[in-house]
Amino acid sequence: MKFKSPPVNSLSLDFLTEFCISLEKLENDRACRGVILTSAVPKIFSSGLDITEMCGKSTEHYAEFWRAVQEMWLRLYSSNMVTVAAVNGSSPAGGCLIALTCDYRIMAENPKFSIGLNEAQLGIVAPFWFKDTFVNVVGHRVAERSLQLGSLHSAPEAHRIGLVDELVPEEKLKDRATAVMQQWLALPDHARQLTKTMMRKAVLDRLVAHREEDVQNFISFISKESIQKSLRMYMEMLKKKKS
Ligand SMILES: CCCCCCCC/C=C\CC(=O)SCCNC(=O)CCNC(=O)[C@H](O)C(C)(C)COP(=O)(O)OP(=O)(O)OC[C@H]1O[C@@H](n2cnc3c(N)ncnc32)[C@H](O)[C@@H]1OP(=O)(O)O
Repeated sequence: MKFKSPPVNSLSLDFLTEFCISLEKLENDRACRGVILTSAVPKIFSSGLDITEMCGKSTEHYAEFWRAVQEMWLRLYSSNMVTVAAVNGSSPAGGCLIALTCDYRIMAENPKFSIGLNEAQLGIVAPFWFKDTFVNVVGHRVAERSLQLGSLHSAPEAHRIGLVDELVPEEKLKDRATAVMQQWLALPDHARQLTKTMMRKAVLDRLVAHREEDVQNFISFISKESIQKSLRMYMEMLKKKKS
């Protein structure tokens, strides 16, 4: 599955809806046992949640948007398919979450590409299920430091802390992702799927049990004037960086 929403593959409501529909189609296709997620946009895997969806909108819009973010994560984290992220560009915040949610991450070894949960830098807080997913990949200590600092890690650093499983030259990313997929698909599906469920169930159940509460927390957090101000300033900073 190739993300193609220029300029930066930000995760808008439309993007998330289409992503979930595509994933569901693949999930229901008995001939499809695995999916490689990558980007068709040069140098960017995904720039994370679309900030414009979280600025100056109605409560109803925030609820619909957040449910779509939850749905994307629930479907991908619980997928029966083998999921491999071929990270061919920068991947902050929600983009990093997509990669973390996969079974295996391979990143192009370009030191200009960065990845991480940088929410703190925007003045916002990664929700508990972003944190849980991160902890399951890198461990508690690394996750705590990285989350508090809102760190964006260069590709080599991301590999060193275990945020990505391997680095490969950009031109070899597709071949390597295919080889990894073949390796994972060589195992019997039922054993691999049950093991995946066993490893992820507690974290999945936690969001399922608190889904509506999480939506309400998001709405009250994102609607605060101080948070709206931080997001507006961040967007302005992105635009200024250009000029
Ligand atoms: C109690 C519960 C509380 C819950 C709280 C909320 C939790 C929210 C969780 C996750 C949050 C997120 O995912 S927020 C998104 C975080 N993303 C970022 O910080 C990345 C920001 N973008 C960049 O750093 C760069 O754009 C880039 C490195 C991705 C690409 O750089 P490049 O130079 O190639 O491109 P530009 O910077 O010029 O960007 C082009 C264009 O796109 C706009 N843009 C970029 N990112 C976003 C985005 N995430 N959302 C919306 N729009 C984005 C950027 O402003 C430019 O627009 P213009 O062309 O109009 O200037």
